[in-house]
Amino acid sequence: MSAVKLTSNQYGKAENHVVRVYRDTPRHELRDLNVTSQLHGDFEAAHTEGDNGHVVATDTQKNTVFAKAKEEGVDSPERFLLTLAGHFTASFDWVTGGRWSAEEYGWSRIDGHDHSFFRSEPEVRTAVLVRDGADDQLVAGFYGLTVLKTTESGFVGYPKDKYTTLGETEDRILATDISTRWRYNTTDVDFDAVYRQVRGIILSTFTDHYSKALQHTLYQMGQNVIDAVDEIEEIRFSCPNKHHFVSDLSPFGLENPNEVFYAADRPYGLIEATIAREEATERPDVWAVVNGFC
Ligand SMILES: O=c1[nH]c(=O)c2[nH]c(=O)[nH]c2[nH]1
Repeated sequence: MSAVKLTSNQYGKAENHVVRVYRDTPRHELRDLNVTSQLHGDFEAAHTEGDNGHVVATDTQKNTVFAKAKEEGVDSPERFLLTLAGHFTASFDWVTGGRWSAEEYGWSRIDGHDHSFFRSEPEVRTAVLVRDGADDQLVAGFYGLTVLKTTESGFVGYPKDKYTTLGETEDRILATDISTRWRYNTTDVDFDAVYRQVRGIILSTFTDHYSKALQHTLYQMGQNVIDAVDEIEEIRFSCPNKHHFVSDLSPFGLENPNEVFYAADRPYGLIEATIAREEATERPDVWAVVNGFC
């Protein structure tokens, strides 16, 4: 047998879909979260010896998610993840940290109704907490916010070679699905308020500036978020450029001054960028586990 060693591990229960209803008054409230709990700590013997003495069952982790939703309530996804981390690290001394994540789906009242709701937010809100001893790293964000502007976007000045066919334009459609995550430099945040603020800044930047490229727009979004929110250290974007090509109607004797477009679904440009405070400490270890273990 080859000599091997356990170099890393984490485990828990994925995708605990918990809906917390507050019904203390006839006007109900709800939060809808999909929560994943994964523990870090001394689980060596479980892997090497089959000794489960330290293995807090994934079933127990699942139950804890639902019990804490009742006992502590669900304030924001970030606060709920901090509650879970606090519980597991305080309850089991060999649990030194973990990775807890949540997606949140947004609901609004139907015509202001007391207890009837519709899925109102196009985007999915995300949060990831990575705890390592005393170090808490919180990354929040969202994905799936699709935006489009019909003008005030162009793309000129790029290099041309023998393979270039794209024409320069100072008036095009710009459309994308915004995926973003930002890393907080503290856990002392009004997470719901900052979420609304960041979402608002990203949208108003998209509307308010002339985009010279999607890269230019993402950078400006990041700049504006970091300007406005002291608690955010860095922000990342991953955005497809959802190309809209002006349809050639000349065979039919029709002019087409940017009125009819072919919305191509693929291929698409994929533009990604991280914008950080000048003095930010980089945390590649945190980003490495934001999307998963590997
Ligand atoms: O905003 C854009 N960025 C690019 O890098 C690019 N490349 C391209 O063909 N079109 C665009 N648009």
